[in-house]
Amino acid sequence: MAAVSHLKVPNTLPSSNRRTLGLPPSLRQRPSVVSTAGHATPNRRTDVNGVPASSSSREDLRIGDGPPIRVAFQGSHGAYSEFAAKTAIPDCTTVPCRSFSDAIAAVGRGGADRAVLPVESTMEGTALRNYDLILCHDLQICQEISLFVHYCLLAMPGVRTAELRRVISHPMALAHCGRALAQLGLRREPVEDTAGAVQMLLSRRLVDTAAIASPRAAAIYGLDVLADGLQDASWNVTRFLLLSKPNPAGESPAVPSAKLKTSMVVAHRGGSMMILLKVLSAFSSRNLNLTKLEVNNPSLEGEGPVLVLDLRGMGFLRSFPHVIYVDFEGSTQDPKVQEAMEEIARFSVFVRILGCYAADPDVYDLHH
Ligand SMILES: O=C(O)C(=O)C[C@]1(C(=O)O)C=C[C@@H](O)C=C1
Repeated sequence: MAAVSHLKVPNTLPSSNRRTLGLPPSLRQRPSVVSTAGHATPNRRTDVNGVPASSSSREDLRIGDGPPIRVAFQGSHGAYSEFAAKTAIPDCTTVPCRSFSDAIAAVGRGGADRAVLPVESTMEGTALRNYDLILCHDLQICQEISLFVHYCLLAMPGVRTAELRRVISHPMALAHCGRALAQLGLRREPVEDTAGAVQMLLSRRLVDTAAIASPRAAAIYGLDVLADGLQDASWNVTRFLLLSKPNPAGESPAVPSAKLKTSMVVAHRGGSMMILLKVLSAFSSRNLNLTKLEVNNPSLEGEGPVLVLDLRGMGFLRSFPHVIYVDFEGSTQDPKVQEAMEEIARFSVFVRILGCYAADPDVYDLHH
């Protein structure tokens, strides 16, 4: 067992270490998320590159009157993660990084103000590695962004599909397009990110190779789009989290509390099922709505413990055999939430709040 998520997961897909359940049938409808194809949903305006022109629920564009907010992301310009950053903060400056760890480290050393990380996809479930990365750092989640991920087959100008032998992209993109790629009979080779694949085509002038990337990357680098909508599932949504250094005042964002969401991690050294039940009971008895509940038990995969930075006192890393990720609607200022947290704390568990942030309004709409 163990995950309840707000995102639909097609049941035909592999789920090695992903343990996400889908939406109840009543909610199985396409969410009105921003599409990376550049088609805006009715409540979001986008420019020609699919970048939102403005959005009332997004972060303020500047820190005071200062320079634009710098957002670190894994990949090259044109990656989906960069689009997520631009969706959250349209006027931000983006900082490309080699890895997710580098993006997080950039915030730690002041090279960026935020980092953006993909954490969940409707096709693959939770990216536990990225969640676990958050636990090791003194960063907080300040926003969530859900994007409809739309994949295209891109090639050098003038190249025809029949001339292709190979396709390169981020491993997730190759996995998401498995059926279409099998039909095309192309050899698949993973690279670090989708836009990086596009850059490789250009820099090496590869005419027997295609890249899977976004329509936005095609526009940025001037490549031809040979096929569109390559993803196996009819809809493919990735949830990204925006991370920042902790707000010193510990304040919740200024939006009505009904639209706030909190993420936390619960860890202890005993059996995970017992604690899972306690968490469920503490929230359900107070009518608090969970939007995610997921156990990460790496020992089941033959891996080591989960490291969690304990922010109390000087801050030190603690190791746990398993942790439970919990997202719920509401804020830590809410008395009912405080009661639930107190109840959970009575079972000598370690709890860390990962962030209290405005729920993505489109995903939020799915619940109501
Ligand atoms: O390679 C990119 O463009 C990314 O932003 C990374 C990433 C991922 O890691 O899941 C993001 C969304 C898509 O599902 C494919 C790749």
